Amino acid sequence: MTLLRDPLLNKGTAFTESEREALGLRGLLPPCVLTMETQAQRVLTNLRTLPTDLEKYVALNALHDRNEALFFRVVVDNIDEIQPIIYTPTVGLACQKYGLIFQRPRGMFISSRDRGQIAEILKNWPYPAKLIVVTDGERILGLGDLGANGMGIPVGKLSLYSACAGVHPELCLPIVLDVGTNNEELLNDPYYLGLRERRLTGEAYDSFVDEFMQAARKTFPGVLIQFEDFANHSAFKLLHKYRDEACVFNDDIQGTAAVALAGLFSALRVSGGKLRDQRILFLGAGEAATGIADLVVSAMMAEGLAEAEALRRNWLVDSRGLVVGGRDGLSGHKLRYAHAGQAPVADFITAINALKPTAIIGVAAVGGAFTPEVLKAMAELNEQPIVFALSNPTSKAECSAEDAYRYTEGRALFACGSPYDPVTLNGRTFVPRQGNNSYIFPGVGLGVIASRSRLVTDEMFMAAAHTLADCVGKEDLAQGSLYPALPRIREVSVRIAAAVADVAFQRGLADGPAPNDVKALVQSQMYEPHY
Ligand SMILES: NC(=O)C1=CN([C@@H]2O[C@H](COP(=O)(O)OP(=O)(O)OC[C@H]3O[C@@H](n4cnc5c(N)ncnc54)[C@H](OP(=O)(O)O)[C@@H]3O)[C@@H](O)[C@H]2O)C=CC1
Ligand SMILES: CC(=O)C(=O)O
Ligand SMILES: [Mg+2]
Repeated sequence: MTLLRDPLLNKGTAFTESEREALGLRGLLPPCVLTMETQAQRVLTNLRTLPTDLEKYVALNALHDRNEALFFRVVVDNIDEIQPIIYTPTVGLACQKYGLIFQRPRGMFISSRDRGQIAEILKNWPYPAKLIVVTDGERILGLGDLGANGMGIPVGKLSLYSACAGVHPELCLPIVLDVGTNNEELLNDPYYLGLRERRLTGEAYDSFVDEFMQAARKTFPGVLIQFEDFANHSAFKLLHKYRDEACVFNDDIQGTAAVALAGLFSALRVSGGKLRDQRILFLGAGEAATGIADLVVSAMMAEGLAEAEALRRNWLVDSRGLVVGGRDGLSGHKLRYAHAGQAPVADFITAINALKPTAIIGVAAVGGAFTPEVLKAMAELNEQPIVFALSNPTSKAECSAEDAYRYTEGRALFACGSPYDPVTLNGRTFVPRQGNNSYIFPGVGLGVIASRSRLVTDEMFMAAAHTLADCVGKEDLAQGSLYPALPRIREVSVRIAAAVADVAFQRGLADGPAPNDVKALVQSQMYEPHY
């Protein structure tokens, strides 16, 4: 019975006659033995009868809790259909409703009441974690502070690690640092499962996170820690504090940067331009925007621009207008892009007209901000305007795929953070793909784990960006796709992982000498969901 209740070992109706005999399962299962393929088909049949995506999310979660191999079989074989349910956009709604739909806990909840005992508590985790995705729930997608409900995000990210890059589920540990929430609605929600208190701040917050970091690294030596969906006032600070001493990265800053840069490389293959000649205007000036801009600047410099010239090709608009030199109260992460000699500009469309960008990148979580007027202005300025609407979930997207193509007469080179269906316009069908860090972090994590790298570096994200771009074929570009098809993701992740591991070996960050075949090393560590 224990076996049937352990999701890592359970095969349900697929236990064979001899297994049933040997393991004391006779009588505990209906007599017919099913294949995994039939089980997977049954799961899909049931799933497709469910009326809402949230119900599908709950059903898939229940499967995950029941039979991990079958869950991942279904995800891997139907990634186009399932990813939007276990990841953005549905995971956003699932986080908002986390208390309501809660059935069984997954991952670890470390709350500020556990201060002084975090190392002790982490020992309760029964598996040898090599990969932690941790959030404090303060900026869940573009949905703001969801407190402990943010757990859906580390869970979803780690499911993609296993499905898209074959990181073994046993090595994956989702964690929420519950430091309270300032979300009144949650504080008053009878089903909210986190601490009912306001967020810890200042030194109390810093020392709590530090205790967690030390405890995690001691309990799981060499563990890779991914910071996810922290608010930017914490995200930049934590990344800078730990990146040179621990194996950490921030997905929203660095992972997003790599996927966006890869998308720009693809777009430029279509338009024929060079990155160094682009003028990029970001809507948003936070983690995603400055992360992308920093990597773009490095890539422009690799094409021969001086740093000052490269910086000046990247402009940010935040909630107070264009980021320009001399503006009061700019946070540290914006300063590189606070260019001198530009008069203040209050809104995005005026910034477009003033700066004449070749690309606009939306990462401000302001749904619909790329209005028809914005899109038409970009189409006036450019033969093939680059339009990336990267905010998540779909309700926060700067524009829909349909609007991006319609208001640019089908000339936009478009990518979106959450998925959109193909769009047919004047007889031509466009297949937009997701500019989402989900193309990057699985491969990066696999490469870091396979090489046992001590650190995660920006060079690795640059390598990941180039590798992802190299995976895009002419047939993708011909239909407007700036990324490879999702069903190819495991092959893409292997290539990214090998590129990342190469950097680790070349830079002396890996534990041990480089093998003859890095790709084979990576592949040898991949989890395949089967019995
Ligand atoms: N596709 C992908 O892979 C990823 C997408 N994202 C998405 O990007 C969005 C932002 O994430 P992130 O950068 O981490 O968040 P941050 O909070 O760090 O940044 C948000 C930025 O948006 C700006 N902003 C807010 N309102 C407006 C407005 N009305 N006009 C102009 N700018 C505004 C903020 O301005 P101010 O600085 O003045 O507060 C801030 O600079 C989210 O929706 C997230 O889901 C994030 C990571 C990856
Ligand atoms: C994709 C992602 O990491 C985000 O929207 O925060
Ligand atoms: Mg994120």
